[in-house]
Amino acid sequence: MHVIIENNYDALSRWAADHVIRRINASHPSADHPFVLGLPTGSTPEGMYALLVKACQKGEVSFRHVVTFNMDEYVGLAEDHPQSYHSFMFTHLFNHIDCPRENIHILNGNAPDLQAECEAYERAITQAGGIDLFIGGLGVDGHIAFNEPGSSLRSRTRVMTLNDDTRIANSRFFDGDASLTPGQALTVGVGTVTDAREVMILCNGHHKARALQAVVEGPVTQMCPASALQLHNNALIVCDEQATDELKVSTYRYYRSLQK
Ligand SMILES: N[C@@H]1[C@@H](O)[C@H](O)[C@@H](COP(=O)(O)O)O[C@@H]1O
Repeated sequence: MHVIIENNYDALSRWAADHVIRRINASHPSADHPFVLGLPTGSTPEGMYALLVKACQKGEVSFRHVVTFNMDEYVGLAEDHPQSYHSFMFTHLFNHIDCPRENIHILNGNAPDLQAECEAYERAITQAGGIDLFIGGLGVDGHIAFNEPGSSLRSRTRVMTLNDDTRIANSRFFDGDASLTPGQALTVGVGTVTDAREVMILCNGHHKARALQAVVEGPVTQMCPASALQLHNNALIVCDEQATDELKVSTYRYYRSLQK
């Protein structure tokens, strides 16, 4: 696992956006061989998305031959609800870039058969040739996508019941009321994420410091689903200084020295 420590949120967002642009451009995507990108929601990736929009508008990168798969979506929330992950993705990214609508995949949390929806999603990822770069955020409890602590590290796309930590954390988008926050979501599994050829997790702020410490220095355990990245051979965490507050000084210094 590689850890990139940037000074602040803006620098973290810049690093992440540049990395995505580098990867897309280096793969010379075409209609026959598109670049397959896994995408997160949450406040963490907003800065990166804003920079990707700018880069696309300046012609520095194109998403014409990029196929996307989003990580997760609430169950039972209308697609056009302002807090649905569909709305988030179109508002922050898809409305402003040249990615064709048919290349965009987001789980349907209103599907009549949720299980079938999840199985079809896994098949679609396989048919696309697997994911080249899966970008994710990190929950305060170490979750990745909506894989709560206790999720099998081999889990696949499925329905997940959200725990109190997550509902409380996400209640900031639902009038501060955890009871208004949807209790279930569809999510790619930990195994779906770690099957990607590369995984990049973004993490900022002091409130994520304990989760980051557990992911980087703790054991591989289902109680911290993102710790599964320790077993991935091409995993990258991009964080800011504040998120490193709980890392050992030696860990911090080691990763900082690698950046020099
Ligand atoms: N399902 C999402 C995750 O994919 C995201 O990583 C996490 C962190 O969100 P934020 O970036 O807002 O801290 O929140 C939600 O639970």
